[in-house]
Amino acid sequence: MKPPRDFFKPLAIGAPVPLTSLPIRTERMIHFVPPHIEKVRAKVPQLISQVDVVLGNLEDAIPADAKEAARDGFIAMGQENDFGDTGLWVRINCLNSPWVLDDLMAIVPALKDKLDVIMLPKVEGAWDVHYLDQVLAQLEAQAGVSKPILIHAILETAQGVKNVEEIAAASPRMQGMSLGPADLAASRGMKTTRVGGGHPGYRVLADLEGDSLPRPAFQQDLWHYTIARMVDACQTYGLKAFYGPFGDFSDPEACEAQFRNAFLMGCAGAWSLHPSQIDIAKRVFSPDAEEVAFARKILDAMPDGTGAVMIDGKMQDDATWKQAKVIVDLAKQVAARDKNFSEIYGL
Ligand SMILES: CC(C)(COP(=O)(O)OP(=O)(O)OC[C@H]1O[C@@H](n2cnc3c(N)ncnc32)[C@H](O)[C@@H]1OP(=O)(O)O)[C@@H](O)C(=O)NCCC(=O)NCCSC(=O)C[C@H](O)C(=O)O
Ligand SMILES: [Mg+2]
Repeated sequence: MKPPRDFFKPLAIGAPVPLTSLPIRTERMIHFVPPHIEKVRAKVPQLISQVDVVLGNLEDAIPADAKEAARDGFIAMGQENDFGDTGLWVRINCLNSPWVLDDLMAIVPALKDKLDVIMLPKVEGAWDVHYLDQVLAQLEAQAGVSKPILIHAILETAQGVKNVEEIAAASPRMQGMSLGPADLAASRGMKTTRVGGGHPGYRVLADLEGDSLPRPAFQQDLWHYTIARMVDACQTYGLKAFYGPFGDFSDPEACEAQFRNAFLMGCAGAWSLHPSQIDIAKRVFSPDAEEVAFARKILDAMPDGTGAVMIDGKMQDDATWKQAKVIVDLAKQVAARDKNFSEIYGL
């Protein structure tokens, strides 16, 4: 189905022309910074070289009486630093909040082309994206912004999941989506207070054999369905899917397992909420060195990507060539940003 004729037209006179495809960027982790905390904000200069995206958080986790301080702190950190090819994102307050209009009116003219992406919380449907799309076009035109500010939706309500495809298709500004497990659990009435990961009560039992007790039990993944829906919607419209927060900082192993589930299901990255989670995201969302080496063998053996060959006893064809290309393209991006990986991959 073709997009409407005016889908790629600016929504305001003087606003930048929308993109027809996403810029190629490495975004293994979206690192959350609470901009109202001076001590953490002071770490942004060193964070820029450590992470792929720095996000100033203005929404949940910022106390109501610190919303202005967080907004002003974010503008300051955006103006005071050169982010190079590290992304600068902001999570604005949700659209029904008393703060969001001031967030947008202050941030867009203050940061202009420095701001890459606005993360929009609690997106319920395409109408939320349409609203932000229009307001941003007006503010961009007024401020003389030359590149369109992109939108990243958080998938964290039951209605948002029901509408995930239309959200993905809603605007040429759409950069991607993140799963927000905390708000989604609340919105669905799920009986967990955890932020991501599994739950000991969500499991299946092996058949009873004789009277051997206890029966083996296997924990299941609470987020599999939602991540799959999000990945399918994002990939259909050329967006990137991300896993969101993992709240238990004291359990890096479970954080890594949750990130890896998301990686294997097609997510490009995850949120890091604490310095200890940055390396976990790097480890998981940078392609595995052996996978990259094998993928390069496939591309070398099938230069034009067609036909079938046997490599190390496994059949490779047009489909696996495409999978190999995804892995090698990602590895090249990571290697360009990360010297360690350039040596590991030999790229
Ligand atoms: C949660 C925190 C407030 C914890 O901070 P703190 O108590 O300072 O932790 P530590 O003592 O372990 O800190 C050690 C040092 O690391 C620095 N630090 C801490 N956090 C960060 C950070 N995010 N970036 C950079 N540096 C950080 C401390 O300053 C210490 O430094 P030093 O003293 O010099 O050693 C804090 O981690 C924090 O605020 N993290 C972000 C939390 C957040 O953004 N939460 C919201 C996102 S999740 C969500 O909203 C749910 C989602 O929407 C959904 O619905 O699922
Ligand atoms: Mg949330």
